[in-house]
Amino acid sequence: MTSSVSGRDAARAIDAMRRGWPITVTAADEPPLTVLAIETADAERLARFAPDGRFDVLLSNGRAATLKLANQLDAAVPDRPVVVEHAPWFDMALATALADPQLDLATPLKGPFRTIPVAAPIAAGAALQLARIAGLLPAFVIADGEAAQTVDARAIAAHEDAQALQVAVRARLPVAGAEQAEIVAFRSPESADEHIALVIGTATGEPPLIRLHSECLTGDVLGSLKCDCGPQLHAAIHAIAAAGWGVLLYLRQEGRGIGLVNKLRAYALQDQGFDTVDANVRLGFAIDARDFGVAARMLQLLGQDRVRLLTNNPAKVAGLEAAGIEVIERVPHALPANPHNEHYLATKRDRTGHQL
Ligand SMILES: Nc1nc2c(ncn2[C@@H]2O[C@H](COP(=O)(O)OP(=O)(O)OP(=O)(O)O)[C@@H](O)[C@H]2O)c(=O)[nH]1
Ligand SMILES: [Zn+2]
Repeated sequence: MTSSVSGRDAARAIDAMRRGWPITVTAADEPPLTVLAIETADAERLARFAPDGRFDVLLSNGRAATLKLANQLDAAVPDRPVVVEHAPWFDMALATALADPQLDLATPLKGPFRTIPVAAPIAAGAALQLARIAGLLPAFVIADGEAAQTVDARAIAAHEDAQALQVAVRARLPVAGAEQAEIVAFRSPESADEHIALVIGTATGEPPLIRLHSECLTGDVLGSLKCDCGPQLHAAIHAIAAAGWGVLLYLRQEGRGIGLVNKLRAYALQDQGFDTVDANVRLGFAIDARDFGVAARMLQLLGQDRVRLLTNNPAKVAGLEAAGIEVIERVPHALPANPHNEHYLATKRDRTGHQL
């Protein structure tokens, strides 16, 4: 057991992973797990990490299920990470094919593969979570190579701890649709994410109208028609201004928490015909990886714990309530569909419980 657990260890592990260096993940009562992220590995790094060529592959349960590899294991633990046991033909190309769904349809995998119970389930789950935070594919090679960084599973909770957020700066920021607005930036000493609040109008003493907007570079900046983010963002500013006062939270949760590159991988899968839900699962992620505790913390720092919430997503209401914010009213926030996002909006309604 490590004596102290710091979110900085998680930050170092994320950095190591992105550079293609192996990390060791520890958890109480489990053997240490040393892994190399497949996305940032190459044949040379793999040969250094597993000199005898022997390695297993760690996948999320969703990715393994997509590859029809999860059914060999205990169905009673559906979210358990899955280990694909080494076979003589394993090489970098095979590891990449297991990790990356992009070529699933073009080049179906040839087995046989054998899956084995994961020896360190908590550490394995932590490694997959670190990959998501790093914006990488959640898939690893497991071997006995030397690690650049050791991280305890508990360090991730410290890294992600919303309570560590503080106000960093406030400034006046007139925006189109709301000339009387103030921007407030939040930072935590652990994570690099800088969340933003736009406080619009003047506090009236009544519960503010709030919008939780998750970052969407494609929709917010480029005007993507694939989603409804851009129009929702601007409509929220107008609605809050019209209400007299309220707060727009701009949360750095690109792609529902899987990061920009992984979201674009999901888009590439959508080009192959998968919907937004199935694309996330094929990649090995949860359908929605966001934690709305961050938003609750920001509202608390702004002194607001009773709000009216602009959303169609019941998970946002539940997430705020679970973190101590009272949502006195859900205000629908639906905008007209276009031919490119019709199917996306229907999927949100039919598969993720959006009240549209
Ligand atoms: N992974 C993934 N993320 C997407 C996709 N399309 C949009 N997003 C992300 O989804 C998030 C947008 O969700 P929001 O508008 O905050 O909210 P919502 O959950 O749809 O709920 P509402 O409050 O009702 O709008 C942004 O982070 C987008 O980048 C997709 O196909 N895949
Ligand atoms: Zn979007």
